[in-house]
Amino acid sequence: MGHYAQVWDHKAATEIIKDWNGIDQVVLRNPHGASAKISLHGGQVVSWRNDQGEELLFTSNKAIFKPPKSMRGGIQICYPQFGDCGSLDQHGFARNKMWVIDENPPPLNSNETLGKSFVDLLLKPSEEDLKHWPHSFEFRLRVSLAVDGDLTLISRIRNINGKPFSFSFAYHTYLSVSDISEVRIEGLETLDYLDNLSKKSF
Ligand SMILES: O=P(O)(O)OC[C@H]1O[C@@H](O)[C@H](O)[C@@H](O)[C@@H]1O
Repeated sequence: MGHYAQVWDHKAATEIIKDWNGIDQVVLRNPHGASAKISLHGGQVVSWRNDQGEELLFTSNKAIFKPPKSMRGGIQICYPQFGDCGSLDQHGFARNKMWVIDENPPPLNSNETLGKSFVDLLLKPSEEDLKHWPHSFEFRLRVSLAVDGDLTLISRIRNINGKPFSFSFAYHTYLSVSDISEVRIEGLETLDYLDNLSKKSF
């Protein structure tokens, strides 16, 4: 299978299609039939399928598929604010904006692309965004699908004018699970955290 990794042509494995609203989606494929679909609306991963064709991401049956609202499902990009911890609307504006494909992104570690299908997306603030959040930035998102079906997201946020700003950020990932009662989140034992469901801090 390593052979595939050497010769896999990531351009040929990438296709642009239109969604139900006429918005571009980038489809990534790997040699074994796994795929990922990324919408230019929000830079949101809306589908991730394994080589059996099974969907790994959840989409709510109450999701609204009409921009600028972001679809409730997949992997939303929350930026420059996560949740309601700030003056912006919940989870910030990046998930509601149109991103563009970045044909010439600044280089990443070359191992990052080896044998993978990937796309680079770019978000820059509009004049309107700058009125609500006056900080110049470029947000670059690389989404890549590996030969083994793993999905990787790499985010790079660049301050354009050198004036310091702070932000919060999250990949709001809706994973599809067969039995929610079997789900455990580990690794928080030593951290302080807010359980937003119970509104309690631990
Ligand atoms: O409804 P939104 O803005 O897409 O947010 C999705 C969810 O985001 C989570 O972070 C909140 O804890 C939930 O309460 C919320 O439902």
